Amino acid sequence: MSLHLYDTSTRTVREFVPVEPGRVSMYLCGATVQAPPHIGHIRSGVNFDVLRRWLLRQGYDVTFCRNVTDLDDKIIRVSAGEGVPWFVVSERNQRAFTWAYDHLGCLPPTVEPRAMGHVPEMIELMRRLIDKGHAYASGGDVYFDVVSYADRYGKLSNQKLENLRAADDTDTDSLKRDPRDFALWKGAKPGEPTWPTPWGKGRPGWHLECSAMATKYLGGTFDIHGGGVDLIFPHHENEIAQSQAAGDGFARYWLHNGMLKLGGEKMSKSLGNSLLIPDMLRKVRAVELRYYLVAAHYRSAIDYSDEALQEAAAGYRRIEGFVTRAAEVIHDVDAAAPLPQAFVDAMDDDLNVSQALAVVHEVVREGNVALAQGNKEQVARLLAETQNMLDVLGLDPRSEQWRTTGDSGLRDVVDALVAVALEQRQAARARKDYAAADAIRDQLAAAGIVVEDTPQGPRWELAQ
Ligand SMILES: Nc1ncnc2c1ncn2[C@@H]1O[C@H](COP(=O)(O)OP(=O)(O)OP(=O)(O)O)[C@@H](O)[C@H]1O
Ligand SMILES: [Zn+2]
Repeated sequence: MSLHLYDTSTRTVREFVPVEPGRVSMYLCGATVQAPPHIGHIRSGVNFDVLRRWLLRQGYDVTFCRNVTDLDDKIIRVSAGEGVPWFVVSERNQRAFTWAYDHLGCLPPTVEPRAMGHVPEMIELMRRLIDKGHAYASGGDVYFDVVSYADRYGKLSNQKLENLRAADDTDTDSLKRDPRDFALWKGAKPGEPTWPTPWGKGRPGWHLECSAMATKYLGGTFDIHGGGVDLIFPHHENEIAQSQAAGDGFARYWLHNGMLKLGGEKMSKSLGNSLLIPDMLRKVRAVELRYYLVAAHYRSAIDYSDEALQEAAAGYRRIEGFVTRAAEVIHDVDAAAPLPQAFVDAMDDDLNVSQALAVVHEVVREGNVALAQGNKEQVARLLAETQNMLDVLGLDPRSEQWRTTGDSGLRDVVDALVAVALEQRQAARARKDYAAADAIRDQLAAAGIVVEDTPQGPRWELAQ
């Protein structure tokens, strides 16, 4: 089987065939930066990162564009509340997003365009739509004429035009020919930042931004467009309408991640139920949070719970424990070793990561047996398989990411401290003060550190 992906626009799992052999172009609706990210945003980021890594593993040259919406109503509200310019708010929060994506092991995008740097491209797109009779200027706003595109509007979200309600994206509905028309451009309002256009000063509508940026960096027709399911309507429906009505092919596969919820409700900056990344990193390590966020199928909803997070962290530590122990006996890991077929099949089946992780755990189980039996050849093979599978998921504990970031930096510090404690234990034993030696071991255990004596000397790991 080759890679198959669930395409929202056809509502089927279909074979992935890129426009150009050997190359994949991907666009992901990124952050609207009115606030720092919660784990729902990062769930979206890490799941598309897994897709990207899977494509890279298959030898594709991947161009990945993830945008930033650096101005919208919410950012204007925050900037007015704080009495600072809009760009102070968006800059600050964009940095928080970048920090979080980086910290969770997302490969940096090929390009990360900001909407407000692309007004000329948006003007150009509006010009094409007006020329083709799919858009019109009215009282300083510019609207998309939904009726002019009636036979195709609603295809992505599987809705009929006659059942659609008014688009509530402006407070000037009287300027629209039809209440369902949506704003491409919003005329200037007092106190708001504006850019000049042939139809007057103003600022862009959100949907227009993504169409303009996606086609600028990926071309008129590109492979994959992603985002959360919350964006299918109206955002993605409107992106398709604008781009296809202007004559572009636009995205060929539409992928949507499920929502991360809290108590059954979408986690959302606007609802104020955000679990922010720095707070989460006080509960678990970044790699463990990533494991938690990728472990469920990307299309399923996750209802957050501390228990599930801790369970995921323990699951990851089981894998990490094997990799650490095996790496003590195997020093050269074959990065080109083939992946287990069951893992490949799971990933090709619409990125079934939960199934793929079941394969990882199975290989780790075999690996632990091989370690116990001292079967070095087997350990070498199983360690290579494990690390290569983890690499696809961005979870290899020995990768640059997890060796050099805070986690393993901390590991080095703990290493040194544990070494001091163990020397003292050794000294206590030497003077036959077994009570003192046991007390040191108990103190380490109370701190969550389990010490094991091995032929290579004492080794520690975090208790599971
Ligand atoms: N709770 C969530 N779970 C999963 N993905 C999410 C969640 N919230 C947002 N996303 C996705 O994260 C990306 C960035 O979202 P964006 O900044 O536009 O947030 P938003 O939808 O405005 O969120 P909020 O409601 O928190 O303001 C989008 O692809 C969006 O679909
Ligand atoms: Zn978008």
